[in-house]
Amino acid sequence: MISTERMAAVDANAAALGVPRKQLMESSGNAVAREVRAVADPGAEVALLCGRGNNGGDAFVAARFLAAYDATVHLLGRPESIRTDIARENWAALGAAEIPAETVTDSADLSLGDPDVVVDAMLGTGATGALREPERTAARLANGSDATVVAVDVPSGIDADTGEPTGAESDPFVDADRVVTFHDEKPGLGALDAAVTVADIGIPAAAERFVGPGDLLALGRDPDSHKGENGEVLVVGGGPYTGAPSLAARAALRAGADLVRVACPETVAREVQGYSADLIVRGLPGDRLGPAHVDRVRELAAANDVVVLGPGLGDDDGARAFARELLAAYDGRAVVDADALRAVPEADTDAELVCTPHQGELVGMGGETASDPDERAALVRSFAADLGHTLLVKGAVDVVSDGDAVRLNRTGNPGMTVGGTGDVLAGAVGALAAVTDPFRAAAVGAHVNGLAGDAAAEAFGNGLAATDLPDRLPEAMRDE
Ligand SMILES: NC(=O)C1=CN([C@@H]2O[C@H](COP(=O)(O)OP(=O)(O)OC[C@H]3O[C@@H](n4cnc5c(N)ncnc54)[C@H](O)[C@@H]3O)[C@@H](O)[C@H]2O)[C@@H](O)CC1
Ligand SMILES: [K+]
Repeated sequence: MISTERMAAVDANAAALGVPRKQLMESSGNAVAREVRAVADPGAEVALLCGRGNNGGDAFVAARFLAAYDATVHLLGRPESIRTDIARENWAALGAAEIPAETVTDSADLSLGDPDVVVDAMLGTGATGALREPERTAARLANGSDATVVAVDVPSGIDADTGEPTGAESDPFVDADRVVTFHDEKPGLGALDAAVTVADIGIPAAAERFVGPGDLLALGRDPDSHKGENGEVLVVGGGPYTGAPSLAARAALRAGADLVRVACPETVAREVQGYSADLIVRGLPGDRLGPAHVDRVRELAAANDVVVLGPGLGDDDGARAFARELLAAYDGRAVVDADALRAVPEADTDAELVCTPHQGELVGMGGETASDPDERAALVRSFAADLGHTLLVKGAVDVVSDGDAVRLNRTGNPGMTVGGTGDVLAGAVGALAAVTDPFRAAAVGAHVNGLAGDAAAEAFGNGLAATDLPDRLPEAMRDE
């Protein structure tokens, strides 16, 4: 089962793996033709009702595979209004091949004749609202005909995610006999009174298994948003290590958070402030965080969307008790890294956590690891389920799981074993967790952190430092 949103991500990931959408369209069209062959013998009359999006494009391709049939393409709208390059190219290919095609701009001119099969390729997953003309009339004609109606991907006027009409209940939608949908079952199709075929269109499994550029889609900011709506992050850490909270905070800013605050021992505060004037720093008494600071930090945490707990905290008893008690008292969202990780299994917390251990820290938390990648992924998944939190286990290939889904990340390079890159990752995931769910925040965070590291390695080779990463995050996060 795959949602429309996830499908769009996987499609973009496939393109990044070298399988562009035009190729997928070719496979989709081929699958549609296969479905037609399954319901009608050669020579049968086939009317292909095509919209101006990629759903219509699938049927332009299908027409090329139906040479043995009496097939006619009906384009609903003007050729100039075809929305995408790949659909337009396939439309042009019909003309060049002299395959019968007509354009319908006025619904009054639409006549289907008496076809044996109607292919509904008017609207797919890009439909919004009630069917407009001429699609509206075309849907009525299709429903009123004696033909077998084969819908491409989803019946036009139906929402693939819900199975409900995209318009009001009184608005028409295509009442399909069969649906040929692509790659995977869609959540809404099961409820329909139609036979559903899932066609493999050649999307590699890796497009779902690995994080890719598609996972970044729809993370963009709403242009009307106000200060604070894109996330406020509190970084809690510092003590024996003074640079770590700065790195995490800087990364959170560069990963898109609007406001980043740092709560750290006062001995660390000046250094953090010196690192960036963009940070709001709260120095707490002493040179280590401990149980005495829990109440104050909890208060500060309440004013933020996400807490990043752990960078530079240290592993003395006081710091450990601090992490445990803070987690017990906190019920928001947090990214937990470094020395705070050991507190997670001990703490009885209602918080929603993303834990970012490397293999050693994973073992320290009570988790297991394996050298076989599949086995390792399965172990991470079951440990995440036991913990009830999302895990991002760092390695040559990062493994992300919320206890249910698993995603792997391949970006990054050996140069990133230098100290501090984990702090950058934690900060980036923190910023992302303010605008999306923890699992996606972890997956995307790992991906863009790795890309930033790859860009830094290109500039500095083996000399790359963690401080080179944060400013490279925005470029890594561009989703086009
Ligand atoms: N991986 C994928 O996602 C793939 C998708 N493919 C096809 O692409 C389809 C999605 O393509 P698009 O995103 O272009 O979307 P559609 O083909 O559904 O078309 C959307 C366009 O239709 C028009 N429209 C929207 N709502 C309307 C309404 N209520 N009445 C009349 N016109 C309306 C708008 O101009 C909009 O741009 C899928 O359903 C599938 O058939 C395949 O080609 C291959 C792979
Ligand atoms: K359709």
